[in-house]
Amino acid sequence: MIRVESLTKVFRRPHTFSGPLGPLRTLLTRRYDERTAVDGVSFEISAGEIVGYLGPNGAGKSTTVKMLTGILTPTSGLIEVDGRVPWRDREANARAVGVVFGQRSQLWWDLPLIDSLRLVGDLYDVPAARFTGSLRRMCDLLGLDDFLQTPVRQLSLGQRMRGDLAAAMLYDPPILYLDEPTVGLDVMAKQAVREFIAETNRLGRTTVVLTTHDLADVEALCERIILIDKGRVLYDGGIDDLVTAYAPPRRLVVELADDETRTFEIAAGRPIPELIAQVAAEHPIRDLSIREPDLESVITRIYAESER
Ligand SMILES: Nc1ncnc2c1ncn2[C@@H]1O[C@H](COP(=O)(O)OP(=O)(O)OP(=O)(O)O)[C@@H](O)[C@H]1O
Repeated sequence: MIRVESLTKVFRRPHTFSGPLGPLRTLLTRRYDERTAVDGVSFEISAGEIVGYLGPNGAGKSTTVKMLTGILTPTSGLIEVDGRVPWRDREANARAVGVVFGQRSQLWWDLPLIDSLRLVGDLYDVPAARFTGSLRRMCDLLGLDDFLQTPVRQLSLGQRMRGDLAAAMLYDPPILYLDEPTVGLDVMAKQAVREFIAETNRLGRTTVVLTTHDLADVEALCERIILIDKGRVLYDGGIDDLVTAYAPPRRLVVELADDETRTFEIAAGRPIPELIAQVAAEHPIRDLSIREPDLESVITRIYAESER
């Protein structure tokens, strides 16, 4: 469904000079700085998958999503989405994908939400009967009824995000790109967004590409993740395999009698009772627990290793 091969995007910006004559030199010298945001990325995503596209700030996630949607043209490499090249077949591609950028609403700021949704229906030529059915489904799934008549600018962030998700899915696109859809939301709103994504994928077999910094999103929704850093793929595969392959050692957390807490690495293959006996012989213990590595510690470790 989605095929990406050796995808590269280099941004070119005029070199800026500082100092009193800086702006003039910037204008006259025509020197450019280049930044490689995406650097030879390849992957394939099958219909119906939910894939987490993860990476630290500046890794190249949004740039990839913008190329997948056809907003940006790659410097080199290939993308095919259902046989289409997004930046060449922009219109056909736009009809086949729903896009939500968590940081920026696609809705009309001054219009009531319902009018924004109607405009989306018109733009995508959704027939009236289908629009009514889709809108009802979105209202039920996302609980929109209470604020359909409210201008978008007056919506809370969580309500606005639900409106954006409805707009992205009103015309039933088979693919949904979500760029940080839970950013800034409270726990309840995050949960509502996650449930919507899971339902959309389950009911319509929608293929979802999700970028997020919230690993709870990933744990709730994705079986597969693609991890990138500095524009390159560090890992592509199942979350379980990732944890097995890269998990840092488990830790024994010991609370000592004087309220001090200390942690001890549990070396692979070392029997835990033996470690506990050794620690107990050296310290007066009040309580102890074992800390299993979580997804965050695994991913942090991979980023740290890629820095070396
Ligand atoms: N229009 C642009 N012009 C120049 N450089 C850009 C442009 N857009 C992005 N970049 C640079 O490309 C790199 C990748 O940016 P991108 O927004 O894709 O990262 P990201 O992984 O989405 O980060 P974040 O998690 O912070 O949103 C960054 O170094 C960024 O400064």
